[in-house]
Amino acid sequence: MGKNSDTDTDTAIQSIEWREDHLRILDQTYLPKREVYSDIRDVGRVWEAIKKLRVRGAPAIGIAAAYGFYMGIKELPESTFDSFLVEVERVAEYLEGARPTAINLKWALNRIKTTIQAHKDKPIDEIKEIVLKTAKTIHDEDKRICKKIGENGVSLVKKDAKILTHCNTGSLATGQYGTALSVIFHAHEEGKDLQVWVDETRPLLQGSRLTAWELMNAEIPMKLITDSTAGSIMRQGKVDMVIVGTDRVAANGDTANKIGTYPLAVLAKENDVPFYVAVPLSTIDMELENGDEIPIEERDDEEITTFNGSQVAPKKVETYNPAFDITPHKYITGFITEKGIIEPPFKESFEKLFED
Ligand SMILES: CSC[C@H]1O[C@H](OP(=O)(O)O)[C@H](O)[C@@H]1O
Repeated sequence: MGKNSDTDTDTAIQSIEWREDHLRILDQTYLPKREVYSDIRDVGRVWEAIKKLRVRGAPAIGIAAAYGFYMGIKELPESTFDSFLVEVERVAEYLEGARPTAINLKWALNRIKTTIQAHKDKPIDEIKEIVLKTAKTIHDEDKRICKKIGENGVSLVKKDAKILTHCNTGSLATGQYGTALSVIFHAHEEGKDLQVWVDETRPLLQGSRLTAWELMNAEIPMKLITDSTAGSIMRQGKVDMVIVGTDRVAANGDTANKIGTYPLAVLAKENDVPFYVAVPLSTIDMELENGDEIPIEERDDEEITTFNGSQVAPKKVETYNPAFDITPHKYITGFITEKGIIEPPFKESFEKLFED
């Protein structure tokens, strides 16, 4: 195994850690050049870390928000439960506003609010500690879920597979291991002779900056490509499967993921390449019927008009910078979840999953 054995618990990268009374994050905006860790002690800095993608990736965003929720309520004065609840809702709404697309943010906050309601007869200080305990549970569960996603996905990976992936879906984007990258880490661990095509993933380059860093740490053979190269290597028969992550899946299987995923899915269909989405159940939003209902985050012009601080477009140029796109479920071969591989028809399969 390489420097970071990503399926070995004690050495896999931890982008988020709770340390006694504060959150320690690996600030991803400095990677790959520098590994910079920040200690965060207040909810405002959690909000900023999520907004600026210092912490990013749907599961990681949910975990950070859960700890941020605790930071936002832990100093609240003793009060009636109803007054406490008003403040709880304010903190939750504040955190939820950091980024709209990844459902894990809302999912984690709602899970904590449900827990608070379940303990409403307890003293406020006790409830606060239960909130921290819930955040830690969400974090620990995510590590186990991502490991299981990886284990479940290995069966889909042929022994000498060439896998294409987009954005970053590794330990950096989750509690540990990742989602799509967890499948790759586990397949490599099982001795499969992989080669990974890594989309650079403009404009924020999560692929070249983060996925390449994780795969090289794990010594998994890979080649970095521009996003616009993906189609031609599929046409040339150089891609055996595509595995991506997701930020939110609607009840019918329509999937929101990093911008550039939809064209990948269409190209995969055109070239008969299986297209899989690796997803924890926490990222499936059964309240949304289809992908058109998923809010798509739009981000600042500078992400497109500058590169490493240099102007790469005319000043004052108008931009359109959606951070995600929607892939209709008809382009998706299957979902790799902690409960196994989900094949079409997705709506029925998801309903059964959530019933069990
Ligand atoms: C395992 S979730 C990863 C998911 O999140 C990324 O978005 P962002 O970097 O903006 O947080 C991307 O959509 C990945 O597929």
